[in-house]
Amino acid sequence: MDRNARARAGGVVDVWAEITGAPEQQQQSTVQPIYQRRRQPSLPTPTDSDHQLRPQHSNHSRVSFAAAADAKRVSWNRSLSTRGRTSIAVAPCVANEPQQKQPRRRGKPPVPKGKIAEHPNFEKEREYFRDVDSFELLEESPSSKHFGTWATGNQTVPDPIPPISSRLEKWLLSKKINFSCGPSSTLSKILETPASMDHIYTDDLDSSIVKTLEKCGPKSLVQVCEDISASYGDQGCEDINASIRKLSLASTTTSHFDRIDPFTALLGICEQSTPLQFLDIFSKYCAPENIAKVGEGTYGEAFRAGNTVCKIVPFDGDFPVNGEVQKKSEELLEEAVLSKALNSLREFEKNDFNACTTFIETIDLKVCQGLYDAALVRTWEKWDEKNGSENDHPKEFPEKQRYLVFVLQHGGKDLESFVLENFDEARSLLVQVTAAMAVAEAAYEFEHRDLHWGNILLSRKDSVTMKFMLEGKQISFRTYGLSVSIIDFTLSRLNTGENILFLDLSQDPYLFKGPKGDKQSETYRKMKEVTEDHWEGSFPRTNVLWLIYLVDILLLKKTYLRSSKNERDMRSLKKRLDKYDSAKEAIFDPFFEDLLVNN
Ligand SMILES: Nc1ncnc2c1ncn2[C@@H]1O[C@H](COP(=O)(O)OP(=O)(O)OP(=O)(O)O)[C@@H](O)[C@H]1O
Repeated sequence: MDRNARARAGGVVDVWAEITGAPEQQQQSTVQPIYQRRRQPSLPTPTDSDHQLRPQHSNHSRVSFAAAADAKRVSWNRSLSTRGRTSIAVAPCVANEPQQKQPRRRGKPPVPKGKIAEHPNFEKEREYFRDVDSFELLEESPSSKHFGTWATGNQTVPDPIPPISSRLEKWLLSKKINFSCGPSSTLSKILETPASMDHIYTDDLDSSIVKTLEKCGPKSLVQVCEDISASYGDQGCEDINASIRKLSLASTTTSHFDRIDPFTALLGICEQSTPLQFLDIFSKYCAPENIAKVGEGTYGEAFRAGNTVCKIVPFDGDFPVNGEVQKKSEELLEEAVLSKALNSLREFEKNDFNACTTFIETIDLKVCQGLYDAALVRTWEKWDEKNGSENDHPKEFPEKQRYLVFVLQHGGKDLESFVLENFDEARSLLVQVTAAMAVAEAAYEFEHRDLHWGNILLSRKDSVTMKFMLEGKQISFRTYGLSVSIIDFTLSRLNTGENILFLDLSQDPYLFKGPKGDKQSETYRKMKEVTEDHWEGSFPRTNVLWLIYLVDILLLKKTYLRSSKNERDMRSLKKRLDKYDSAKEAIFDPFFEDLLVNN
């Protein structure tokens, strides 16, 4: 039986076993631990009557969701501007702070000044849906076919441990599993970027750890962890067990592991010992006067520097930015791992099984600290004058502010503002997105979970075809000169083979309260139905939901040259998409057949 057939028949398909060539049984056990982006808070639910404030972890700035909901999330628009990551905990000081600007709607790119904002024409959409078959969701539930990835699905990590120790605990657990099953070090490979640890930020580390780190030389984060683990004795299962016991929640002693804070780990992943200044990074790509702001999001400011786009995301501060709680080191640590994993798909030479270049290339990741550079402020103000920024002025950042800079490939314009010329370009967009999602599903059980039109970038290139490697098979599609890049993996789910990175959207109920009939909010709601609010599980159907959303966008929101037959074809595609459970199935739809180029 082939993979797809097995999947359809309800069998567990272990991508990792196939990629690594290891037997399935062995591999399954390596995906047990959940690497949860945000720990389930044992906090009152929004319905709790007491609405009491309760500190979370040792971070006393966090309050209950209920309080957050009351104080902050007053409307769907407001919550849409907030990624689920940050929505479960809000600092009291944040809740009390006056909002400086009206935050943008989640995921929507800012509407440039001068550009007339198109109001959604719900009447037209309703009409459309009377004509076309309505978009009823099939009843879906996490079936046995997903069992392999559910692993410790119901496991909630009790509250009061520092995030990084739980990460390391999970790393140790996976290591322990690997001891009995042979090596499977996908995460290790992803993180195997040499980090110079000689002058690592050591404020929170005790001297023995510092010594261990100093001895390390250039090592990966995982290697560093291994060395620390080794400092307790042999690396046998016994010691790992002992280390895990040390990490036990019941333990009152602080283990060495607890001391490695996420910020240090983030520096490690960025191959840094200390934070840099902005110009240390930007000057690699262009002269300061040539830096130009190109876009903004709720969390990030995007600046063009040479051929790259540097997205600056402030983090760890205890005051809100753009009306939102700042991301934490641990959240960005995970986003960094996710970006690196998707980066690894780009290497066709190394990946003879699954590869594609559609996910935006992360060229570099760097931690910065300090005031916004004058050159950045200048271009920010220029952009503001022209487009009207919805973000806070970057001059407001204090000297101690930390930022993560994502140095990205320039991906072009987002689908919302890009002018498509004809139907060929529209279907080229669809096939590239579908194929990329299929590849990432196969490689990492990837689900984007937020593929709205602000997160698809488009540019025109000379190349006429785009190749993808899907489960060992190379496929190429006609592009009609269009090149697609997918960005923003904040809500994404990815299985590294050792850990599952995901965001617990059940902690962000307001995400699902968007206006009826709005395609984007309907899609979040449909995802919730599909996942039954268990976001750690593998539900590739969520990718299909975003494909359906994209078809709707292309039919309802974008204008380009198309015939009524083209529209009929697209509607038929939509009908068929409703029957698919994954992008891997969707990519074999007859709609894309014409675009397939024989290799
Ligand atoms: N690689 C890139 N190439 C070109 N433009 C980009 C790139 N990355 C980001 N941008 C621009 O910056 C904007 C904001 O980026 P992004 O969506 O990643 O930020 P964000 O803060 O995560 O946004 P959101 O509000 O969706 O959470 C994008 O809409 C796009 O216009």
